[in-house]
Amino acid sequence: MNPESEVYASENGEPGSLNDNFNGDVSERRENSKGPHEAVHHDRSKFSDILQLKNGSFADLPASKISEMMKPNSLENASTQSLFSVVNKILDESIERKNGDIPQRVASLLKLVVQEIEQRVAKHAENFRKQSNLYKSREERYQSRLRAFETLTTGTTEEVEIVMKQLQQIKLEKMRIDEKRKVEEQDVIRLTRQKDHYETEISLLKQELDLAKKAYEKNCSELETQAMETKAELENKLKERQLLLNDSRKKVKELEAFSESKFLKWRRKEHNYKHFIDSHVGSLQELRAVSESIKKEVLKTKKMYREEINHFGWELKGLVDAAHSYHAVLAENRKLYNEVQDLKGNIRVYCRIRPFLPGQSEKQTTIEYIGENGELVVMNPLKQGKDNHRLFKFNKVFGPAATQEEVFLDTQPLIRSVLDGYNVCIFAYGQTGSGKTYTMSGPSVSSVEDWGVNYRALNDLFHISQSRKSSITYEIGVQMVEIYNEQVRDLLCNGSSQKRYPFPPNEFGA
Ligand SMILES: Nc1ncnc2c1ncn2[C@@H]1O[C@H](COP(=O)(O)OP(=O)(O)OP(=O)(O)O)[C@@H](O)[C@H]1O
Repeated sequence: MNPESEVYASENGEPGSLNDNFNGDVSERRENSKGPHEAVHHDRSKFSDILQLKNGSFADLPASKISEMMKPNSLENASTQSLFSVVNKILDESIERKNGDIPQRVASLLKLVVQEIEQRVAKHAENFRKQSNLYKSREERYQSRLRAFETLTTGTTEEVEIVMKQLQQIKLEKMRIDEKRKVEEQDVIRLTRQKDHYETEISLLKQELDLAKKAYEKNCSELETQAMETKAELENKLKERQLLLNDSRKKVKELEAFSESKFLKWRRKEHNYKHFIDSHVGSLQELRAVSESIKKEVLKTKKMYREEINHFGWELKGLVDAAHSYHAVLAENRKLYNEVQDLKGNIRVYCRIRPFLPGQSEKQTTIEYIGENGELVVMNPLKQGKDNHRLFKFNKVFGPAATQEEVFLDTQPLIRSVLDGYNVCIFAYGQTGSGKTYTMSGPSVSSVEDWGVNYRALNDLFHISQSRKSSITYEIGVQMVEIYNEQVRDLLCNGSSQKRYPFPPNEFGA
Protein backbone atom coordinates (compact mmCIF):
# COMPACT_ATOMS: atom_id res chain seq x y z
CA MET A 1 0.00 0.00 0.00
CA ASN A 2 1.36 3.45 -0.90
CA PRO A 3 1.55 6.34 1.62
CA GLU A 4 -1.44 8.19 0.17
CA SER A 5 -3.69 5.16 0.42
CA GLU A 6 -2.40 4.61 3.95
CA VAL A 7 -3.34 8.16 4.94
CA TYR A 8 -6.80 7.89 3.47
CA ALA A 9 -7.34 4.56 5.19
CA SER A 10 -6.27 6.05 8.50
CA GLU A 11 -8.33 9.18 8.07
CA ASN A 12 -11.41 7.18 7.29
CA GLY A 13 -10.96 4.73 10.09
CA GLU A 14 -8.77 5.52 13.10
CA PRO A 15 -9.21 9.24 13.84
CA GLY A 16 -12.98 8.73 14.48
CA SER A 17 -14.85 9.03 17.81
CA LEU A 18 -13.89 6.98 20.83
CA ASN A 19 -16.90 4.72 20.40
CA ASP A 20 -16.10 4.09 16.74
CA ASN A 21 -12.52 3.30 17.55
CA PHE A 22 -13.49 0.97 20.29
CA ASN A 23 -15.94 -0.71 17.97
CA GLY A 24 -13.13 -1.07 15.44
CA ASP A 25 -10.87 -2.68 18.00
CA VAL A 26 -13.59 -4.96 19.01
CA SER A 27 -14.27 -6.12 15.46
CA GLU A 28 -10.50 -6.53 14.91
CA ARG A 29 -10.15 -8.67 17.99
CA ARG A 30 -13.22 -10.54 17.00
CA GLU A 31 -11.64 -11.49 13.67
CA ASN A 32 -8.26 -12.30 15.23
CA SER A 33 -9.78 -14.49 17.91
CA LYS A 34 -10.41 -17.67 16.10
CA GLY A 35 -13.28 -18.62 18.39
CA PRO A 36 -16.77 -19.28 17.16
CA HIS A 37 -18.88 -16.35 16.09
CA GLU A 38 -21.68 -17.39 18.36
CA ALA A 39 -19.46 -17.01 21.49
CA VAL A 40 -18.72 -13.34 20.71
CA HIS A 41 -22.39 -12.66 20.22
CA HIS A 42 -23.04 -14.39 23.48
CA ASP A 43 -20.54 -12.21 25.45
CA ARG A 44 -21.94 -9.00 23.94
CA SER A 45 -25.53 -10.14 24.65
CA LYS A 46 -24.58 -10.59 28.32
CA PHE A 47 -23.78 -6.87 28.67
CA SER A 48 -26.85 -5.98 26.63
CA ASP A 49 -29.06 -8.11 28.81
CA ILE A 50 -27.72 -6.48 31.96
CA LEU A 51 -28.15 -3.00 30.53
CA GLN A 52 -31.73 -3.75 29.54
CA LEU A 53 -32.57 -4.40 33.14
CA LYS A 54 -34.06 -1.00 33.64
CA ASN A 55 -35.80 -1.71 36.88
CA GLY A 56 -33.14 -4.06 38.24
CA SER A 57 -29.77 -3.03 39.79
CA PHE A 58 -26.19 -4.42 39.85
CA ALA A 59 -26.43 -4.93 43.54
CA ASP A 60 -29.29 -7.28 43.00
CA LEU A 61 -27.50 -9.34 40.36
CA PRO A 62 -26.42 -12.78 41.41
CA ALA A 63 -22.75 -13.31 41.96
CA SER A 64 -22.52 -15.85 39.23
CA LYS A 65 -23.65 -13.30 36.63
CA ILE A 66 -21.21 -10.67 37.79
CA SER A 67 -18.32 -13.14 37.79
CA GLU A 68 -19.31 -14.17 34.29
CA MET A 69 -19.24 -10.51 33.23
CA MET A 70 -15.83 -10.08 34.85
CA LYS A 71 -14.28 -12.75 32.72
CA PRO A 72 -11.52 -11.31 30.43
CA ASN A 73 -13.25 -12.44 27.28
CA SER A 74 -16.53 -10.82 28.25
CA LEU A 75 -14.90 -7.44 28.99
CA GLU A 76 -12.71 -7.41 25.90
CA ASN A 77 -15.59 -8.26 23.60
CA ALA A 78 -17.96 -5.70 25.05
CA SER A 79 -18.39 -2.45 23.19
CA THR A 80 -17.04 0.70 24.79
CA GLN A 81 -20.58 2.09 24.81
CA SER A 82 -21.68 -0.89 26.90
CA LEU A 83 -18.75 -0.44 29.28
CA PHE A 84 -19.54 3.29 29.77
CA SER A 85 -23.21 2.33 30.34
CA VAL A 86 -22.15 -0.18 33.01
CA VAL A 87 -19.98 2.42 34.77
CA ASN A 88 -22.74 5.03 34.66
CA LYS A 89 -25.38 2.61 35.93
CA ILE A 90 -23.19 1.48 38.85
CA LEU A 91 -22.35 5.10 39.75
CA ASP A 92 -26.05 6.13 39.44
CA GLU A 93 -27.03 3.27 41.69
CA SER A 94 -24.40 4.20 44.26
CA ILE A 95 -25.67 7.82 44.25
CA GLU A 96 -29.25 6.67 44.65
CA ARG A 97 -28.36 4.43 47.55
CA LYS A 98 -28.62 6.22 50.85
CA ASN A 99 -25.82 4.67 52.58
CA GLY A 100 -23.65 4.87 49.37
CA ASP A 101 -22.14 1.48 49.78
CA ILE A 102 -21.36 -0.56 46.68
CA PRO A 103 -21.20 -4.28 47.00
CA GLN A 104 -17.76 -5.82 46.78
CA ARG A 105 -18.42 -7.73 43.61
CA VAL A 106 -19.92 -4.68 41.84
CA ALA A 107 -16.92 -2.58 42.83
CA SER A 108 -14.62 -5.22 41.44
CA LEU A 109 -16.62 -5.21 38.18
CA LEU A 110 -16.48 -1.42 38.12
CA LYS A 111 -12.72 -1.52 38.61
CA LEU A 112 -12.25 -4.02 35.81
CA VAL A 113 -14.54 -2.02 33.48
CA VAL A 114 -12.65 1.21 34.29
CA GLN A 115 -9.32 -0.58 33.70
CA GLU A 116 -10.60 -1.84 30.38
CA ILE A 117 -11.68 1.71 29.43
CA GLU A 118 -8.26 3.10 30.55
CA GLN A 119 -6.47 0.54 28.42
CA ARG A 120 -8.58 1.44 25.48
CA VAL A 121 -8.02 5.20 25.99
CA ALA A 122 -4.25 4.62 26.28
CA LYS A 123 -4.26 2.53 23.18
CA HIS A 124 -6.26 5.19 21.43
CA ALA A 125 -3.79 7.91 22.51
CA GLU A 126 -0.94 5.75 21.28
CA ASN A 127 -2.71 5.42 17.94
CA PHE A 128 -3.17 9.16 17.76
CA ARG A 129 0.52 9.72 18.46
CA LYS A 130 1.51 7.25 15.78
CA GLN A 131 -0.91 8.90 13.36
CA SER A 132 0.49 12.32 14.20
CA ASN A 133 4.10 11.10 13.57
CA LEU A 134 2.97 9.50 10.36
CA TYR A 135 1.31 12.77 9.26
CA LYS A 136 4.46 14.73 10.09
CA SER A 137 6.75 12.41 8.14
CA ARG A 138 4.33 12.47 5.24
CA GLU A 139 4.18 16.28 5.35
CA GLU A 140 7.97 16.45 5.21
CA ARG A 141 7.94 14.06 2.29
CA TYR A 142 5.35 16.19 0.52
CA GLN A 143 7.34 19.36 1.23
CA SER A 144 10.49 17.88 -0.27
CA ARG A 145 8.51 16.65 -3.23
CA LEU A 146 6.98 20.10 -3.65
CA ARG A 147 10.43 21.64 -3.68
CA ALA A 148 11.59 19.08 -6.24
CA PHE A 149 8.53 19.90 -8.36
CA GLU A 150 9.27 23.64 -8.08
CA THR A 151 12.85 23.05 -9.23
CA LEU A 152 11.60 20.88 -12.04
CA THR A 153 9.01 23.54 -12.99
CA THR A 154 11.61 26.37 -13.19
CA GLY A 155 14.07 24.09 -14.99
CA THR A 156 11.61 22.93 -17.55
CA THR A 157 10.05 26.30 -18.51
CA GLU A 158 12.04 26.40 -21.78
CA GLU A 159 11.18 22.81 -22.47
CA VAL A 160 7.58 23.68 -21.70
CA GLU A 161 7.74 26.52 -24.28
CA ILE A 162 9.17 24.14 -26.89
CA VAL A 163 6.57 21.59 -25.94
CA MET A 164 3.90 24.32 -26.19
CA LYS A 165 5.10 25.21 -29.68
CA GLN A 166 5.13 21.57 -30.65
CA LEU A 167 1.70 21.29 -29.11
CA GLN A 168 0.58 24.28 -31.20
CA GLN A 169 1.99 22.62 -34.33
CA ILE A 170 0.34 19.37 -33.35
CA LYS A 171 -2.94 21.28 -32.91
CA LEU A 172 -2.56 22.83 -36.33
CA GLU A 173 -1.68 19.43 -37.76
CA LYS A 174 -4.71 18.03 -35.99
CA MET A 175 -6.90 20.76 -37.50
CA ARG A 176 -5.51 19.97 -40.92
CA ILE A 177 -6.06 16.29 -40.37
CA ASP A 178 -9.59 17.08 -39.13
CA GLU A 179 -10.28 19.09 -42.27
CA LYS A 180 -8.80 16.33 -44.39
CA ARG A 181 -10.86 13.83 -42.50
CA LYS A 182 -13.97 15.94 -43.14
CA VAL A 183 -13.13 16.03 -46.82
CA GLU A 184 -12.53 12.31 -46.80
CA GLU A 185 -15.80 11.81 -44.94
CA GLN A 186 -17.55 13.84 -47.61
CA ASP A 187 -15.76 11.73 -50.21
CA VAL A 188 -16.87 8.62 -48.42
CA ILE A 189 -20.47 9.94 -48.39
CA ARG A 190 -20.18 10.79 -52.06
CA LEU A 191 -18.66 7.44 -52.88
CA THR A 192 -21.32 5.71 -50.82
CA ARG A 193 -23.99 7.53 -52.82
CA GLN A 194 -22.21 6.62 -56.01
CA LYS A 195 -21.98 3.05 -54.81
CA ASP A 196 -25.74 3.04 -54.10
CA HIS A 197 -26.34 4.57 -57.47
CA TYR A 198 -24.14 1.98 -59.16
CA GLU A 199 -25.78 -0.80 -57.21
CA THR A 200 -29.22 0.30 -58.40
CA GLU A 201 -27.80 0.57 -61.92
CA ILE A 202 -26.29 -2.90 -61.58
CA SER A 203 -29.59 -4.31 -60.35
CA LEU A 204 -31.34 -2.64 -63.30
CA LEU A 205 -28.72 -3.98 -65.67
CA LYS A 206 -29.09 -7.40 -64.14
CA GLN A 207 -32.80 -7.25 -64.76
CA GLU A 208 -32.17 -6.11 -68.32
CA LEU A 209 -29.57 -8.84 -68.70
CA ASP A 210 -32.07 -11.45 -67.49
CA LEU A 211 -34.61 -10.16 -69.96
CA ALA A 212 -32.05 -10.11 -72.75
CA LYS A 213 -30.90 -13.59 -71.77
CA LYS A 214 -34.43 -14.88 -71.99
CA ALA A 215 -34.98 -13.15 -75.32
CA TYR A 216 -31.63 -14.50 -76.54
CA GLU A 217 -32.52 -18.02 -75.52
CA LYS A 218 -35.86 -17.67 -77.29
CA ASN A 219 -34.10 -16.32 -80.38
CA CYS A 220 -31.62 -19.16 -80.22
CA SER A 221 -34.32 -21.76 -80.22
CA GLU A 222 -36.08 -19.99 -83.12
CA LEU A 223 -32.78 -19.72 -84.99
CA GLU A 224 -32.03 -23.36 -84.40
CA THR A 225 -35.34 -24.35 -86.01
CA GLN A 226 -34.68 -21.88 -88.85
CA ALA A 227 -31.17 -23.28 -89.22
CA MET A 228 -32.51 -26.77 -89.57
CA GLU A 229 -34.93 -25.64 -92.24
CA THR A 230 -32.26 -23.60 -93.98
CA LYS A 231 -29.83 -26.51 -93.85
CA ALA A 232 -32.31 -28.68 -95.65
CA GLU A 233 -32.89 -25.97 -98.25
CA LEU A 234 -29.17 -25.45 -98.67
CA GLU A 235 -28.56 -29.10 -99.20
CA ASN A 236 -31.09 -29.04 -102.01
CA LYS A 237 -29.52 -25.93 -103.46
CA LEU A 238 -26.05 -27.46 -103.11
CA LYS A 239 -27.10 -30.31 -105.28
CA GLU A 240 -28.49 -27.90 -107.86
CA ARG A 241 -25.29 -25.85 -107.72
CA GLN A 242 -23.20 -28.96 -108.14
CA LEU A 243 -24.98 -29.63 -111.40
CA LEU A 244 -24.52 -26.01 -112.46
CA LEU A 245 -20.82 -26.19 -111.51
CA ASN A 246 -20.30 -29.14 -113.81
CA ASP A 247 -21.92 -27.19 -116.64
CA SER A 248 -19.77 -24.17 -115.80
CA ARG A 249 -16.59 -26.24 -115.88
CA LYS A 250 -17.43 -27.40 -119.33
CA LYS A 251 -18.05 -23.80 -120.41
CA VAL A 252 -14.76 -22.68 -118.77
CA LYS A 253 -12.84 -25.23 -120.77
CA GLU A 254 -14.47 -23.98 -123.97
CA LEU A 255 -13.68 -20.37 -122.98
CA GLU A 256 -10.09 -21.24 -122.17
CA ALA A 257 -9.60 -22.68 -125.63
CA PHE A 258 -11.18 -19.55 -127.13
CA SER A 259 -9.05 -17.19 -125.01
CA GLU A 260 -5.91 -19.12 -125.93
CA SER A 261 -6.56 -18.49 -129.62
CA LYS A 262 -7.37 -14.81 -128.80
CA PHE A 263 -4.18 -14.47 -126.77
CA LEU A 264 -2.07 -15.69 -129.68
CA LYS A 265 -3.81 -13.23 -131.95
CA TRP A 266 -3.19 -10.31 -129.50
CA ARG A 267 0.41 -11.37 -129.10
CA ARG A 268 0.96 -10.96 -132.81
CA LYS A 269 -0.73 -7.59 -132.75
CA GLU A 270 1.46 -6.47 -129.80
CA HIS A 271 4.59 -7.41 -131.75
CA ASN A 272 3.42 -5.35 -134.70
CA TYR A 273 2.65 -2.35 -132.42
CA LYS A 274 6.05 -2.61 -130.72
CA HIS A 275 7.81 -2.45 -134.06
CA PHE A 276 5.66 0.55 -135.01
CA ILE A 277 6.42 2.33 -131.68
CA ASP A 278 10.20 1.71 -131.99
CA SER A 279 10.25 3.28 -135.42
CA HIS A 280 8.30 6.30 -134.12
CA VAL A 281 10.55 6.70 -131.00
CA GLY A 282 13.56 7.23 -133.33
CA SER A 283 11.79 9.94 -135.29
CA LEU A 284 10.58 11.45 -131.97
CA GLN A 285 14.17 11.71 -130.70
CA GLU A 286 15.17 13.48 -133.90
CA LEU A 287 12.26 15.85 -133.45
CA ARG A 288 13.34 16.47 -129.85
CA ALA A 289 16.88 17.38 -130.95
CA VAL A 290 15.47 19.76 -133.58
CA SER A 291 13.15 21.24 -130.98
CA GLU A 292 16.11 21.74 -128.55
CA SER A 293 18.13 23.59 -131.23
CA ILE A 294 15.05 25.73 -132.07
CA LYS A 295 14.61 26.48 -128.34
CA LYS A 296 18.25 27.58 -128.07
CA GLU A 297 17.82 29.74 -131.15
CA VAL A 298 14.72 31.30 -129.67
CA LEU A 299 16.52 31.96 -126.37
CA LYS A 300 19.44 33.55 -128.21
CA THR A 301 17.09 35.73 -130.23
CA LYS A 302 15.27 36.66 -127.04
CA LYS A 303 18.52 37.68 -125.39
CA MET A 304 19.48 39.73 -128.42
CA TYR A 305 16.11 41.44 -128.42
CA ARG A 306 16.45 42.14 -124.70
CA GLU A 307 19.89 43.68 -125.17
CA GLU A 308 18.65 45.76 -128.08
CA ILE A 309 15.65 46.88 -126.07
CA ASN A 310 17.98 47.82 -123.21
CA HIS A 311 20.16 49.72 -125.64
CA PHE A 312 17.13 51.51 -127.03
CA GLY A 313 16.07 52.22 -123.46
CA TRP A 314 19.43 53.84 -122.72
CA GLU A 315 19.27 55.84 -125.89
CA LEU A 316 15.75 56.86 -125.12
CA LYS A 317 16.83 57.92 -121.64
CA GLY A 318 19.64 59.95 -123.21
CA LEU A 319 17.11 61.60 -125.49
CA VAL A 320 14.87 62.35 -122.56
CA ASP A 321 17.85 63.81 -120.64
CA ALA A 322 18.82 65.78 -123.75
CA ALA A 323 15.31 67.10 -124.05
CA HIS A 324 15.40 68.15 -120.39
CA SER A 325 18.84 69.76 -120.82
CA TYR A 326 17.72 71.39 -124.00
CA HIS A 327 14.83 72.99 -122.19
CA ALA A 328 17.14 74.16 -119.42
CA VAL A 329 19.59 75.55 -121.98
CA LEU A 330 16.80 77.30 -123.78
CA ALA A 331 15.65 78.87 -120.53
CA GLU A 332 19.18 79.98 -119.71
CA ASN A 333 19.70 81.40 -123.18
CA ARG A 334 16.51 83.29 -122.94
CA LYS A 335 17.67 84.74 -119.65
CA LEU A 336 21.06 85.69 -121.09
CA TYR A 337 19.52 87.08 -124.17
CA ASN A 338 17.29 89.27 -122.07
CA GLU A 339 20.24 90.37 -119.98
CA VAL A 340 22.20 91.26 -123.11
CA GLN A 341 19.21 93.11 -124.51
CA ASP A 342 18.96 95.07 -121.30
CA LEU A 343 22.45 96.33 -121.71
CA LYS A 344 23.14 99.47 -123.62
CA GLY A 345 24.90 97.96 -126.51
CA ASN A 346 26.89 94.72 -126.34
CA ILE A 347 30.00 96.12 -124.72
CA ARG A 348 30.72 96.00 -120.97
CA VAL A 349 33.56 97.89 -119.43
CA TYR A 350 34.89 96.93 -116.01
CA CYS A 351 37.57 98.63 -114.00
CA ARG A 352 39.82 96.76 -111.55
CA ILE A 353 42.05 98.64 -109.16
CA ARG A 354 45.04 96.66 -107.99
CA PRO A 355 46.49 97.16 -104.52
CA PHE A 356 49.87 98.70 -103.90
CA LEU A 357 52.71 96.35 -104.67
CA PRO A 358 55.09 95.39 -101.85
CA GLY A 359 57.34 98.42 -101.16
CA GLN A 360 54.71 100.93 -102.37
CA SER A 361 52.84 101.26 -99.07
CA GLU A 362 54.16 104.80 -98.36
CA LYS A 363 52.61 106.08 -101.62
CA GLN A 364 49.29 107.93 -101.56
CA THR A 365 46.38 106.60 -103.64
CA THR A 366 44.67 108.75 -106.23
CA ILE A 367 41.33 106.87 -105.83
CA GLU A 368 38.92 109.17 -104.03
CA TYR A 369 35.66 107.26 -104.32
CA ILE A 370 34.34 103.90 -105.64
CA GLY A 371 30.58 103.89 -106.25
CA GLU A 372 28.22 100.91 -106.12
CA ASN A 373 27.00 101.51 -109.66
CA GLY A 374 30.36 101.78 -111.34
CA GLU A 375 31.28 105.39 -110.38
CA LEU A 376 34.94 106.15 -109.81
CA VAL A 377 36.38 109.48 -108.67
CA VAL A 378 40.13 109.95 -109.21
CA MET A 379 42.10 112.77 -107.70
CA ASN A 380 44.94 114.51 -109.56
CA PRO A 381 46.99 116.59 -107.09
CA LEU A 382 49.03 118.07 -109.93
CA LYS A 383 46.00 119.91 -111.26
CA GLN A 384 44.10 122.71 -109.57
CA GLY A 385 40.43 123.63 -109.39
CA LYS A 386 37.82 121.68 -111.21
CA ASP A 387 40.35 119.42 -112.92
CA ASN A 388 41.58 118.29 -109.53
CA HIS A 389 38.95 115.52 -109.41
CA ARG A 390 37.67 113.50 -112.36
CA LEU A 391 34.61 111.22 -112.41
CA PHE A 392 34.60 108.00 -114.49
CA LYS A 393 31.64 105.69 -115.12
CA PHE A 394 31.97 101.92 -115.73
CA ASN A 395 29.61 98.96 -115.68
CA LYS A 396 31.30 98.00 -112.39
CA VAL A 397 34.43 98.92 -110.46
CA PHE A 398 36.36 96.21 -108.57
CA GLY A 399 38.31 97.57 -105.61
CA PRO A 400 41.77 96.43 -104.49
CA ALA A 401 40.20 93.81 -102.20
CA ALA A 402 38.13 92.13 -104.94
CA THR A 403 38.92 88.44 -105.44
CA GLN A 404 39.52 86.58 -108.73
CA GLU A 405 36.16 84.80 -108.34
CA GLU A 406 34.19 88.06 -107.89
CA VAL A 407 35.71 89.41 -111.11
CA PHE A 408 34.90 86.20 -113.00
CA LEU A 409 31.26 85.93 -111.75
CA ASP A 410 30.31 89.14 -113.60
CA THR A 411 31.65 87.86 -116.90
CA GLN A 412 30.44 84.26 -116.54
CA PRO A 413 26.95 84.70 -118.16
CA LEU A 414 28.50 86.26 -121.23
CA ILE A 415 31.10 83.52 -121.49
CA ARG A 416 28.36 80.83 -121.31
CA SER A 417 26.48 82.42 -124.21
CA VAL A 418 29.40 81.26 -126.41
CA LEU A 419 27.92 77.75 -126.16
CA ASP A 420 24.73 79.01 -127.81
CA GLY A 421 26.53 80.51 -130.76
CA TYR A 422 27.19 84.06 -129.57
CA ASN A 423 30.52 85.76 -130.21
CA VAL A 424 32.16 87.04 -127.05
CA CYS A 425 35.40 88.95 -126.60
CA ILE A 426 37.10 89.63 -123.25
CA PHE A 427 39.63 92.35 -123.66
CA ALA A 428 42.06 93.45 -120.91
CA TYR A 429 43.43 96.94 -121.31
CA GLY A 430 45.87 98.93 -119.23
CA GLN A 431 49.34 100.26 -118.86
CA THR A 432 52.32 98.11 -117.97
CA GLY A 433 52.07 96.65 -114.48
CA SER A 434 48.45 97.57 -113.97
CA GLY A 435 47.38 93.88 -113.46
CA LYS A 436 46.08 92.63 -116.83
CA THR A 437 47.96 89.30 -116.64
CA TYR A 438 46.97 88.91 -112.99
CA THR A 439 43.28 89.31 -113.85
CA MET A 440 43.23 87.21 -116.99
CA SER A 441 45.61 84.33 -116.02
CA GLY A 442 46.23 84.74 -112.31
CA PRO A 443 49.41 84.82 -110.27
CA SER A 444 49.60 81.00 -110.04
CA VAL A 445 48.00 78.10 -111.96
CA SER A 446 48.44 75.54 -109.16
CA SER A 447 45.91 77.14 -106.81
CA VAL A 448 42.28 77.25 -108.01
CA GLU A 449 41.75 80.33 -105.83
CA ASP A 450 44.31 82.22 -107.92
CA TRP A 451 42.91 81.25 -111.29
CA GLY A 452 42.14 84.21 -113.51
CA VAL A 453 39.24 84.76 -115.93
CA ASN A 454 40.74 82.60 -118.74
CA TYR A 455 41.17 79.43 -116.65
CA ARG A 456 37.85 79.88 -114.90
CA ALA A 457 36.04 80.49 -118.25
CA LEU A 458 37.53 77.37 -119.84
CA ASN A 459 36.81 75.27 -116.74
CA ASP A 460 33.18 76.43 -116.77
CA LEU A 461 32.77 75.76 -120.51
CA PHE A 462 34.21 72.23 -120.17
CA HIS A 463 31.84 71.47 -117.30
CA ILE A 464 28.78 72.61 -119.25
CA SER A 465 29.77 70.78 -122.43
CA GLN A 466 30.29 67.62 -120.35
CA SER A 467 26.83 67.89 -118.77
CA ARG A 468 25.24 68.46 -122.19
CA LYS A 469 27.16 65.74 -124.02
CA SER A 470 24.09 63.47 -124.26
CA SER A 471 22.35 66.10 -126.41
CA ILE A 472 25.06 68.37 -127.80
CA THR A 473 28.64 67.72 -128.82
CA TYR A 474 30.88 70.78 -128.58
CA GLU A 475 34.23 71.39 -130.15
CA ILE A 476 36.23 73.84 -128.16
CA GLY A 477 39.27 75.73 -129.49
CA VAL A 478 41.38 78.46 -127.85
CA GLN A 479 43.35 81.38 -129.27
CA MET A 480 45.33 83.83 -127.24
CA VAL A 481 46.78 86.91 -128.82
CA GLU A 482 48.57 90.02 -127.67
CA ILE A 483 48.40 93.36 -129.42
CA TYR A 484 51.41 95.37 -128.56
CA ASN A 485 52.59 98.42 -130.44
CA GLU A 486 50.02 97.65 -133.09
CA GLN A 487 51.61 94.24 -133.55
CA VAL A 488 49.43 91.15 -132.96
CA ARG A 489 51.24 88.15 -131.50
CA ASP A 490 50.07 84.59 -130.93
CA LEU A 491 50.69 83.90 -127.27
CA LEU A 492 50.10 80.11 -127.57
CA CYS A 493 52.84 79.69 -130.15
CA ASN A 494 56.11 78.24 -128.78
CA GLY A 495 59.60 79.46 -129.38
CA SER A 496 60.87 82.47 -131.34
CA SER A 497 58.94 81.64 -134.48
CA GLN A 498 55.85 83.35 -133.13
CA LYS A 499 53.29 83.90 -135.77
CA ARG A 500 52.74 87.47 -136.71
CA TYR A 501 49.36 88.81 -137.49
CA PRO A 502 47.21 89.92 -139.23
CA PHE A 503 46.00 86.29 -139.76
CA PRO A 504 44.06 85.13 -142.71
CA PRO A 505 40.35 86.00 -142.10
CA ASN A 506 39.21 82.32 -141.70
CA GLU A 507 41.76 81.66 -138.88
CA PHE A 508 41.15 84.75 -136.79
CA GLY A 509 37.39 84.62 -136.82
CA ALA A 510 37.04 81.01 -135.43
N1 LIG B 1 44.73 92.67 -108.14
C1 LIG B 1 46.00 92.49 -107.81
N2 LIG B 1 46.34 92.12 -106.57
C2 LIG B 1 47.61 91.92 -106.24
N3 LIG B 1 48.64 92.08 -107.01
C3 LIG B 1 48.38 92.48 -108.30
C4 LIG B 1 47.05 92.71 -108.74
N4 LIG B 1 47.12 93.05 -110.03
C5 LIG B 1 48.41 93.03 -110.34
N5 LIG B 1 49.17 92.70 -109.33
C6 LIG B 1 50.58 92.60 -109.33
O1 LIG B 1 51.10 93.69 -110.05
C7 LIG B 1 52.23 93.31 -110.81
C8 LIG B 1 52.02 93.64 -112.27
O2 LIG B 1 50.94 92.91 -112.69
P1 LIG B 1 50.81 92.30 -114.14
O3 LIG B 1 52.09 91.71 -114.56
O4 LIG B 1 49.63 91.56 -114.24
O5 LIG B 1 50.68 93.65 -115.02
P2 LIG B 1 50.54 93.73 -116.59
O6 LIG B 1 49.49 94.74 -116.81
O7 LIG B 1 50.30 92.41 -117.14
O8 LIG B 1 51.97 94.21 -117.05
P3 LIG B 1 52.58 94.14 -118.58
O9 LIG B 1 51.74 95.01 -119.44
O10 LIG B 1 53.91 94.77 -118.41
O11 LIG B 1 52.63 92.74 -118.87
C9 LIG B 1 52.43 91.85 -110.61
O12 LIG B 1 53.43 91.65 -109.67
C10 LIG B 1 51.11 91.41 -110.08
O13 LIG B 1 51.31 90.36 -109.24
